[in-house]
Amino acid sequence: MTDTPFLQATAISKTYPGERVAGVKRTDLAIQPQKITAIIGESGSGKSTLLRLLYGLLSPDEGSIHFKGERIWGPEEKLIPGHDAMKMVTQDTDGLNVYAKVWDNIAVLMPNTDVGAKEERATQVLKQLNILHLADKQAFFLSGGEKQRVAIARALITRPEVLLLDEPFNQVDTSFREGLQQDIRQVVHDTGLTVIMVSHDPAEVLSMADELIVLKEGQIIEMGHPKKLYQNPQNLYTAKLLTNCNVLAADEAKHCGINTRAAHVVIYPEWAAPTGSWTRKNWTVKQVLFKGSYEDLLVAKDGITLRLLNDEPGKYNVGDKVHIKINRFMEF
Ligand SMILES: Nc1ncnc2c1ncn2[C@@H]1O[C@H](COP(=O)(O)OP(=O)(O)OP(=O)(O)O)[C@@H](O)[C@H]1O
Repeated sequence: MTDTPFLQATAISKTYPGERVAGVKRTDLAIQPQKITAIIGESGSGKSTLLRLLYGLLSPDEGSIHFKGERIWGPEEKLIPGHDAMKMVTQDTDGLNVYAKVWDNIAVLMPNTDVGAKEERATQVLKQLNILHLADKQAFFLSGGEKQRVAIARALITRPEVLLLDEPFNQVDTSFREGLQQDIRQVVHDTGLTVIMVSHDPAEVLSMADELIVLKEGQIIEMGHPKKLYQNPQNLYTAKLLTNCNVLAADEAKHCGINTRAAHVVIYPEWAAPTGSWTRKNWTVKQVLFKGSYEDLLVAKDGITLRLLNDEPGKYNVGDKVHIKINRFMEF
């Protein structure tokens, strides 16, 4: 056993030429091996910049990045940018040869020195990504989700230690997305791959990540297990990124029976429930959004609107008067 960190950034900063504001500012970070780390943050917070720095596609202006104790060199120092033990997949699948079959798109990346090993590995990766049945299909005829699976298979065929994913599921529709997320989790579990992914989608990072990094204005403001960050965020920013929560100013919170000295009160939709059986029904149902197994209810009182989760679809209609029971809130 050695104590050498797997992938570590120390006080890295990066400002793009001609820009006044840094893309990434004095950031320290240690990535855990064989886990999925997700980077989340609002648009422009530096997620892609951080990912590209970790891969060596960009050089930090200050600080350094080490992979298993060895310095990662950026494009100024290295002829072919990007670390050899890592592969990056973005939402852009332009690297595919659309005139070639799926099999050839993948196998072409293996050396021809041992044809048996090449076939075996290509088959294994196609199976891992659940696309073996597409092996003979021309890439041109694949759906967006299938193309993304091929792109990930291409990245994995040479057995990288780290897979970097920059919003790779953006073009993939929801039903395919979940399958692909599960398959990536399975690859991590089976092979010990380390994944670092950037995403805008709270549902995706909460279900996929072992570790979550929250970026704001180029700096990490919070990190930890997704469940911990969801249930007890230390920042209003994190809560707003992870859920479509109700944020009330202190004077608005009073109308919900909450007296606070904090600037804001946050109520997650699942922390408040309508009850129809109470006498003080002073909230009005303004909208009912059917979501299948539950409904989003918008209820209003005194000019305040709350979004609630109702797990008994059909129980409330627009115009109904309800009482609201708030079970939990957070102060920021
Ligand atoms: N090539 C570039 N040249 C100049 N500025 C850039 C460049 N790339 C990014 N930036 C700036 O750096 C900051 C961080 O950008 P970055 O793309 O890393 O953010 P992000 O969180 O990935 O955003 P998004 O979610 O919108 O993709 C932004 O202010 C952005 O405008």
